[in-house]
Amino acid sequence: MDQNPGCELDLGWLNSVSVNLAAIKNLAAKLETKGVKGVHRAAWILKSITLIDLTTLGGDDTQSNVSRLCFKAFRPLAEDLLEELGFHYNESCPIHTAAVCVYPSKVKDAVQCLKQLGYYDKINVASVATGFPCGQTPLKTRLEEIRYAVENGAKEIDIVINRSLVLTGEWEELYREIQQMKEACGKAHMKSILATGELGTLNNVFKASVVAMMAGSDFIKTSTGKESVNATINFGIVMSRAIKEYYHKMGYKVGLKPAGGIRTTSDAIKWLILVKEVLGDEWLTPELFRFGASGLLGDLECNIYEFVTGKCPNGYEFSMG
Ligand SMILES: O=C[C@H](O)COP(=O)(O)O
Repeated sequence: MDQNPGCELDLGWLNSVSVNLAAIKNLAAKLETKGVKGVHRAAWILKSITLIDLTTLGGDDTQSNVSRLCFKAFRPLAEDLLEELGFHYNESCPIHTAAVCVYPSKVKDAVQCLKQLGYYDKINVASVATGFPCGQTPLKTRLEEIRYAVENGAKEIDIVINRSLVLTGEWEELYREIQQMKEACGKAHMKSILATGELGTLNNVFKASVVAMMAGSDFIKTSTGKESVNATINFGIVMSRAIKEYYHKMGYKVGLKPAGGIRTTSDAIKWLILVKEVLGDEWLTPELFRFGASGLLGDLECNIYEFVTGKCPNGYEFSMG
């Protein structure tokens, strides 16, 4: 995968930003009325699985639950269900998640497990970093954390931005911090978590998106999953429009990662429709779109079970999701 080269900070662009709330609400309402059914829905569910960064970010994470997460990423559906859909688990099977996402201290465990499964090259290890979730540690420490995760084998780094710089309008400082984080990532792809629920206004969400992209982010990500407001469709529309503008101005496609509170198949499908409508089908690949989710896979699997058998699964059947 190539990397976003970034560009110089363009304050003129930032100063011209004015998000039209009525238009955002209109589009969000329109997207609500769209849906997919039957075999198309099943196909979108399978697609959703391949777009997940399967996440565990708990204070109680252990080597064994990280291994369990990796195994679930490697074999996300029960074998008999997958076979009913015409797929078989073998080396060329495309049905696995895009990445697993863990804390820096758990990167080694995830790398070791995926290597044992022979999937370290197919399922990326992503690590949150930079004082996740709040980003309130000195910059030096935040940069060291990135380097630690990369040295341990992370191929993707989910940094958190310094929200206070957004709230005080210190865009140059924000740009400089993110640029240094990008440098610390080296060859690893950088996803910048904006923590949209803490940015105050949609104008700030748009501006923070643009600054993060100008500083070289390969993805922009809505939330940590720890804020009280996480991935909403309104934030998704604003960020997608920023990505589209950046593409038109700079010729580079930055990815989008909604994360936080995405739990159901209908949540996932809503996001896929949004991306298809605002950014286009070309964004619906793991290179340009991810779901950051700890609890979505179980519901996707239940929905596939229902599609295949015509029955609702018992609550205990997919406990590993
Ligand atoms: O980056 C991923 C988020 O932490 C996941 O949030 P979630 O646990 O609400 O799915």
